[in-house]
Amino acid sequence: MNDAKILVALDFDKKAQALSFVDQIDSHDCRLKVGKEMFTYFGPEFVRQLVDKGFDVFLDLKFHDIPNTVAKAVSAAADLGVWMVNVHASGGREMMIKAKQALAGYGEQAPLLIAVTVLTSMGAEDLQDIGLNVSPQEQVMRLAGLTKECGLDGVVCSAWEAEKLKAAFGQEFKLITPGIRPAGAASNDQKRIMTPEQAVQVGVDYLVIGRPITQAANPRQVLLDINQSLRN
Ligand SMILES: O=C(O)c1cc(=O)[nH]c(=O)n1[C@@H]1O[C@H](COP(=O)(O)O)[C@@H](O)[C@H]1O
Repeated sequence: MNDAKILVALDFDKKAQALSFVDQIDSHDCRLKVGKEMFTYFGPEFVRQLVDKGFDVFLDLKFHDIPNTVAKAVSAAADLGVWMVNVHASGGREMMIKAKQALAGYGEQAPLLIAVTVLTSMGAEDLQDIGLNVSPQEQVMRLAGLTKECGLDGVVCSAWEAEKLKAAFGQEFKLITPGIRPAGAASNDQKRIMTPEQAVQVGVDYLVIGRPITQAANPRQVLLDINQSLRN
C-alpha cells in the first residue's frame, strides 16, 4: 500500500517534460497532482497514462457547477481511476452531497473526495468584493464544517490552518496543503509557507509540492530527502 504523503504538482506545459520527470521517480515515493493546465493541454489520456504507470493521481480540477453536472464530472474522474478529486465547497451543500453520492457505486475504488475552501490567493478584500463580509479564516472554518457535514473526506487548506481544522473536525478529516517548502528552498510566489516536517507535525495529511521537486537538478534525490526528513 502506498503511504506517500507528498503530492507532486505536475505543472508542466510540455507533455514530454512531464513524462521525462515522471520516469525519474518511483510511484512509492509520491503521488501526482494534475491540474487544470495539464488536463486542458493533454486531457484524460494523459491522466490514464500516469495511472497505468502505477501512480496515484490527484485530479485537481476544482469542480464548481450545478449539482447534477458536478456529480457526473466526479463520476467521470472515478472512471479514469484517479485516487483523489476535488470540488469547490462554495458550490454548496446539495452539490457536495450529490458529488459524494455519485461515488457510492465505486466501492473501494472510489477516489477520495475533497473540497477547496478559500483559495490561498484570496484575502479579506477579495471576499468583500464577492459579498462575503468575513475573514478568510472564518470562511475556511465555515466551509470545512459544511464539507464534513456533506460526508466528504477533507479539504485543501493552508498548513497554518491545520491545527485548528483538526481540532474542530477530527483526525480522520484529511488536510491537503500547498505552500510547502523544504528548508532553504526558494519560496517562489508562495506566501505563508511551512517545511514538510512542520506541516506533518501540525497534522497535515498530504503535502502538495511542485517546483522545489519538479525544477530540481535531481528530483528523485529531493523527493527521497524530503521523505527521509518525514521519517526522522
Ligand atoms: O489547489 C491547489 O493545488 C492550490 C491551492 C492553493 O490555494 N495554492 C496552491 O499553490 N495550489 C497549487 O499547489 C501547487 C503548488 O506548487 P509549488 O508552489 O510549485 O509548490 C500549484 O499547483 C498550485 O496551483
